Amino acid sequence: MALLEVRDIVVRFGGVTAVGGVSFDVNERQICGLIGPNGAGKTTLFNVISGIYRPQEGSVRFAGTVTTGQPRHRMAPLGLGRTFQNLALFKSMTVRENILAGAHSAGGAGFLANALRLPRARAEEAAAARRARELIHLLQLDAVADKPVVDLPFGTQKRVEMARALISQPKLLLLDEPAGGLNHGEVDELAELFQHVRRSFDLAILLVEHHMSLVMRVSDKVVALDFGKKIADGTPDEVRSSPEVIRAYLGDGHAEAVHAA
Ligand SMILES: Nc1ncnc2c1ncn2[C@@H]1O[C@H](COP(=O)(O)OP(=O)(O)OP(=O)(O)O)[C@@H](O)[C@H]1O
Repeated sequence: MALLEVRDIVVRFGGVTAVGGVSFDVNERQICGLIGPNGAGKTTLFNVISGIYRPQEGSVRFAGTVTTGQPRHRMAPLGLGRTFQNLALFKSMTVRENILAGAHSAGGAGFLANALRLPRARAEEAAAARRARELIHLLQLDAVADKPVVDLPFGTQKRVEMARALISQPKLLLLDEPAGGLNHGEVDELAELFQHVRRSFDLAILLVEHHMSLVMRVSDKVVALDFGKKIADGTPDEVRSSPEVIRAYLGDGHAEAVHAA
């Protein structure tokens, strides 16, 4: 059984079919890239998987549980972590405080136990503080750990967001355009970081990304969308050489040229 099973997802906005019946799987410890030209339906599908949109048709099953239709706050406890395209950090809070905020959204002790500082809540807090320290170290944030996020470069803020998603110990990390706004050096660092994070946490990663060379470099498998349909699903090499993918990105003439070659 795959870790994530996306089945026949359909999402319509009025007369626009943003996603028109897409299915694919992500296995445990797999890095899967979701690509496609502008308007292909990537963000819409990502929002279905992370529980923000409820599809008109189809289902998402994560670790054996159907997640479509479940409230969004149930996703982190199930083992789904995510980051956002435009960052969703508390800017005036420090790096450490932001990372710890991710632990609170997944905490099991509950509001009352936390408010009364019952032993279970205190143990959870201590464990979260320890995990935050480990993540700060792993994501090379030691030097800025107690600085407000607002003062940090964009690339560093992205690492903070990843740490915040990781503190809830997800089985699948959903990354929305992690390379957006990063320079060349930062993209190279990100590629290494993905491998490192996968190894250290034994998790799977699904990334929506425009940066093609990053996707092809880090992914075990790639799913390509165009006009809301899946046009390819395979290894980076298979997807890169798919005539449908070449046509979607470059137009008909190129696809025929590649096909003839
Ligand atoms: N909230 C919405 N209301 C109406 N139409 C929408 C909405 N969100 C997306 N769409 C439409 O659905 C289609 C798919 O959009 P989506 O943003 O999912 O594509 P994308 O592949 O993520 O594109 P991009 O790479 O530009 O972010 C597009 O035609 C878009 O205009």
